Amino acid sequence: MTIQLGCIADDFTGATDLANNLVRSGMRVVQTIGVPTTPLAADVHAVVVALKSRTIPAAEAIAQSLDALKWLQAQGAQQIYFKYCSTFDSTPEGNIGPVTEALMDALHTDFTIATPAFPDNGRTVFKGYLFAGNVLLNESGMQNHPLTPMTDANLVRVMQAQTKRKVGLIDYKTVALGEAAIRERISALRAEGVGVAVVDATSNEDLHRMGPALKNMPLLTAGSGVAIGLPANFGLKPSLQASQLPAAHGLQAVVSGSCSLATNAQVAHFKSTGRPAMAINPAALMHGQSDAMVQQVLAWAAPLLKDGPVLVYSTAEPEAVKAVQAQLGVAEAGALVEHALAAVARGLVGLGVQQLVVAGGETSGACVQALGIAQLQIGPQIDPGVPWCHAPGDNGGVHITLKSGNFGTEDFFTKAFTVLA
Ligand SMILES: Nc1ncnc2c1ncn2[C@@H]1O[C@H](COP(=O)(O)OP(=O)(O)O)[C@@H](O)[C@H]1O
Ligand SMILES: O=C(O)[C@@H](O)C(=O)COP(=O)(O)O
Repeated sequence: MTIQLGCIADDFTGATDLANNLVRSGMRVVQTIGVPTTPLAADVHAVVVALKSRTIPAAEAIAQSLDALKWLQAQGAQQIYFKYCSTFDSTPEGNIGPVTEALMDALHTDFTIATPAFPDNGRTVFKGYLFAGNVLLNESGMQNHPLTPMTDANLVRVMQAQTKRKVGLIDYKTVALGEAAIRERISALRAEGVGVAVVDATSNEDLHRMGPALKNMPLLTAGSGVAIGLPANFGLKPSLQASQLPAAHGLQAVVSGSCSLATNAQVAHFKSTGRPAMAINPAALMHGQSDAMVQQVLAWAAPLLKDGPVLVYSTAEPEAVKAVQAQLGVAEAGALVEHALAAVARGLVGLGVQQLVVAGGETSGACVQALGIAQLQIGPQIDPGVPWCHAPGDNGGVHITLKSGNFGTEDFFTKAFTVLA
């Protein structure tokens, strides 16, 4: 079986976000966790390979992305889509720039676009500047991200710092004129030696105008927004009919390791409903105490689960995160918390949880890996960018949703379960 679109996502929440937009735009999609070792068995238009490569060393991110590319090419992918965060999450070393360059080299292409625009979630790009809601990226809370603090909203500048290729801009005036003008601008930029063009988009209409101009471009790099304009290039029509997931069974839980503004509000909202919630303090995980802490959390949760969802969270305000990082180091703090939350997720599933909400991209990566999930079927959308998914397994498998840090309404942690009911 051959696919049309081959996608490489740099984290797991981002992968479900992209798969969700492709499904809603008319594609049959499967999401794999990591690079599969066997050929694709499903009859789908697109595959999203989910990597956990956003914050690892650039050389490793490149190696994993090239592996994914090779597998996608072997499945016949006609176009490659490198999906990163709508807030352009990256470390000073990358990995967006280095992975883009490596994919361009491997695909023998001298030009690609870069745009994290996702208007349905308030991410817009104007004159090359990224806005999250009504404010610039660096005023949105993303300047305090535990792993990828974003302190500059100018994407041409951010991308240029990560790549040797020349970075240019296709601005809103050109995008407003549509396909012919965008193609003309691409030719002009190519002639100037530009290899990567940031593209403005402030609305879904912009993304739909962009779509036809991207037909046959070997590599696209973007958030999930660009996806809505692509299926038409393959003769497919939008369908808001999400794929039907099997009926949900089992107990319900939420595991949250995101420290974003939105997740902090979602944790506060869940607690305000009076439902059971337990905080994990990273300091309590140090000196080999993690296993004991996980056991304590599971013993707390076990008798409560029959009465409805419980929440286990490390979510904290920026000052608390900074204090922990000062004590442990940034990467170590992240890894320690991810490891503990992943063990909690595995333990909760062992206690009978079959409807699981996970908040945070890195956190989701750790939890999905700990649960041994290899493939996800994409189901109904809970909020823009966040679908329910299903992983097959014993007793009907697990329904799981991977919530990007900044996505979802304040009541997401309770609302999500009503979508499955
Ligand atoms: N209280 C905390 N102190 C320090 N780091 C934390 C804390 N809680 C979570 N983290 C770490 O912060 C990172 C959050 O990233 P992620 O899960 O991707 O969330 P988001 O989707 O908001 O980016 C993870 O590595 C997580 O382990
Ligand atoms: O594009 C997006 O914003 C998301 O799909 C995404 O990648 C979010 O990452 P996290 O905030 O780390 O969950």
